Amino acid sequence: MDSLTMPLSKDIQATATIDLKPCNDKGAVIDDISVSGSTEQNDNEAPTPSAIITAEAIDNPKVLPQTANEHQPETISKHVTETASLAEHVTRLDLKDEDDVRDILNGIIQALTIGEESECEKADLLPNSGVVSREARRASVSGDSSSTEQMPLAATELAMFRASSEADSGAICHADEKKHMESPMQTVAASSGTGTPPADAGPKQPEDQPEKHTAVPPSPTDNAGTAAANFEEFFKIQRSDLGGLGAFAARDLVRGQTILVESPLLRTTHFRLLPDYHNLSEAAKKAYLSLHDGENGDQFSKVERIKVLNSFFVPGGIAIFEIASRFNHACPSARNVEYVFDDEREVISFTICQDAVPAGAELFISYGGSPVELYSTYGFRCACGGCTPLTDEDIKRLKNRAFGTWDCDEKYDVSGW
Ligand SMILES: C[S@@+](CC[C@H](N)C(=O)[O-])C[C@H]1O[C@@H](n2cnc3c(N)ncnc32)[C@H](O)[C@@H]1O
Repeated sequence: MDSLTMPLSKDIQATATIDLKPCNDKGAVIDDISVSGSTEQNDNEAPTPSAIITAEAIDNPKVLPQTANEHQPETISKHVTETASLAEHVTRLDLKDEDDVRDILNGIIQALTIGEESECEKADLLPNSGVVSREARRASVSGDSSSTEQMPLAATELAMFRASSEADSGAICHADEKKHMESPMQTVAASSGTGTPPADAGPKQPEDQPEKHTAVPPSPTDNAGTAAANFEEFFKIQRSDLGGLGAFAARDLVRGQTILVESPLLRTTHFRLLPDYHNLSEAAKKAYLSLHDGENGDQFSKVERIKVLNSFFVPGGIAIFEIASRFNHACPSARNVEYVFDDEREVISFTICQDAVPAGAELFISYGGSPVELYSTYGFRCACGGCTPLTDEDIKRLKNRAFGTWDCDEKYDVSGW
């Protein structure tokens, strides 16, 4: 059967080979994916976990047309071009983490996905030795889902963003922060997975709290980007002292009130962003492009910058929201809103998590991470008032460190941040 071979990136001497196997007369499904060569950059350890990659591929099989080049040359060429542009980013990645590799391979698979779904999608057609299904993987990171505090982007996203040096203020982050930033991602997956309470239920309400008022959730058939029509009863989007827009309580709010239930404007993966964006309606594209974009960075397109600065983790990828993405960040002591994504209903819901929030106060979620991590990841200096802000000297040190001039003998303790 056919196989497709493609480089993982320009700089890394590794190739992914995707084996296809026949699936009735319509086409083929991915049979296996193997990676040859080294995915190591510099001295990074950890070879590609090809078993995991294979599992990812066959977990989500797609039908590819047989002799695809003959059948759909234009489509093939389009997908390969998109893949090639992704590879531009891949070159900057540190591939030592399994998540990175899995994301990349998933992107390649998706870029190669052509043709309609068919009965070949059924699991019994798939090789199943050692296969971890999406559900199983989700469950494996579930555990206690009580915490809903999160938001940093995926490992790949972080790496891209850091490497770009073109965020709000041109930050680059040292690779060893990456591990730390990944853990909230798992929290998100957990809070979003099976067993998540209904999005409008919110966290458990203390018994002596006043009656909860809940923004009316959209019905499951609502279009992407639908927010509860009555969210303005609870908050308004207006100018923030932090710069740009933010959400402000329209009246006194109390713990347990669900103030927003919203379906994504765009739900995608890192590597499907551009095609998925292009498939949006014109109105949705307009809404997407109106989101905060950091206002600089020639290395990334505006669409990508917006994704970096406004994404929430959701199972299997990321989601961008028209309203939810307007909420600014506050560190733990100042945060007053928590959120959870309900994968069944595909809605995010925001709930007040402080005893009382007076009318007019800004509403904050947590993006996760310390001020150093926020700066390194998203490029902004946190001014939430609930943390010790970074000084100019801190920023200088971070930039020096990022550019590789960090002095090993210098004792610069960031653990307290
Ligand atoms: C997801 S957007 C939030 C909405 C945004 N302010 C807007 O105008 O649409 C994230 C951006 O808001 C700003 N921001 C959010 N929280 C902040 C904070 N605590 N301190 C300073 N800037 C913040 C940063 O520019 C950050 O990149």
